[in-house]
Amino acid sequence: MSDQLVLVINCGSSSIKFALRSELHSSALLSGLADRLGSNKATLTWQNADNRETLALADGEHATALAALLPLIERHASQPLSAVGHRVVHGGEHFTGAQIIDQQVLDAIRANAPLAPLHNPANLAGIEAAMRVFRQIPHMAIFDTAFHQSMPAHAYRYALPEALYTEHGIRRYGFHGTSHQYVTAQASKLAGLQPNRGAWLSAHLGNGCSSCAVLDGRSQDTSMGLTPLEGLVMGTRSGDVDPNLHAHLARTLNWDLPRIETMLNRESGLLGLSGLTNDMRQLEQARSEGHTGAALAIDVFCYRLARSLMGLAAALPRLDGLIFTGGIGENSALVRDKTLEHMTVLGLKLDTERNTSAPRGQACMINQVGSPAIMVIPTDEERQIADESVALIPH
Ligand SMILES: Nc1ncnc2c1ncn2[C@@H]1O[C@H](COP(=O)(O)OP(=O)(O)O)[C@@H](O)[C@H]1O
Ligand SMILES: CC(=O)OP(=O)(O)O
Ligand SMILES: [Mg+2]
Repeated sequence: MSDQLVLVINCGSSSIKFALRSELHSSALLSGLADRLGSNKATLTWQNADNRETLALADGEHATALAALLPLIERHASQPLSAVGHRVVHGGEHFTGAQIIDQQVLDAIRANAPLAPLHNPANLAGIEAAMRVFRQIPHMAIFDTAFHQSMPAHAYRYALPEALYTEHGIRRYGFHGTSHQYVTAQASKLAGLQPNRGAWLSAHLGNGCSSCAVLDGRSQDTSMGLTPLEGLVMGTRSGDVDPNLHAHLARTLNWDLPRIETMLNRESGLLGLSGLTNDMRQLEQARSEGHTGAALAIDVFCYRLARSLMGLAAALPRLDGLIFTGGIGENSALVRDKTLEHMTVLGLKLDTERNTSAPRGQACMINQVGSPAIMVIPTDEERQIADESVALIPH
């Protein structure tokens, strides 16, 4: 069996997450994070099974961070790289699957940048820098939106004048598709079903959060929309608000659009509600010490998550199970417990003991007997990206 080495890159505006994956190994050979890019304090942290190291970078350029990866890869790989797989957040309606990156794909990613202003420009900068550093091998784009292109029109259309859709692409796209696809495929395995079978609700709860209804491996509906701001309460993003809020703030407080966008994307969510932090671990700690803002932030987060998941149940013919994933979903027994308190109508019954003792980093079931499955499944977007990249390598 031939082995293919793939470098997976998830390039954000101030960080680059990366993983070196081989088909023959279930975990990454090397993974890490270049952090604080854009500042003069940029660092590159990498780890493998035996070591962990942090290096200072000469400057805060994305290209410098990527160039620093080259010697690391040479040291950890027994053979040359076969491909680089890039996470790209917004692929619009152009892409229903992964693509080998060429000029047309780059142009399309650029064209979609206004729809994901926090993500696409950084993804694009990462791709261009990586293409200069890793020259001789194919680069692939794996889109957050692609998995959701299976949504029916009644799920993806907004009730707005038709021309806004037909002429301007205003519709719901959905994000985190790589994660929802990966964890629902794992759920089928864990439940002992045929590959990709099952009717699932999936809650991806990281810094960005989204929920998704998946039937037999196809996304039916999801909480994020035109941009990754719609839907759930997130770390610093508001999720759903009254669509008239913009006009109201403009009229009453004289706020301009950049001010409103910054508030909704960076100052809201868990951070805005708590007045403290966007970090769920810290919020749980503060709540246990009696911080009322932290308690409220967690309450709103969980209630709104439950409401979203129950709404998404409308997209499914039955429910085989609910999946929690992402840093919060995988690790916060409190969030899972408080969310499920609001979901008894769906017959979901949590086993409290299993919930609190769920093993870290391992898929498990935490429901009582007789309840639809409730699962904790570690997501692995890098692995999904590597697998989709390998499938595209020209022979
Ligand atoms: N043990 C834990 N308990 C509660 N929350 C946790 C725990 N570990 C991580 N988290 C939360 O997970 C969130 C980050 O999720 P993650 O999936 O790593 O983010 P990203 O979207 O950047 O990949 C943070 O809010 C963090 O506090
Ligand atoms: C689309 C999105 O919200 O991504 P992230 O969770 O990485 O911010
Ligand atoms: Mg993550």
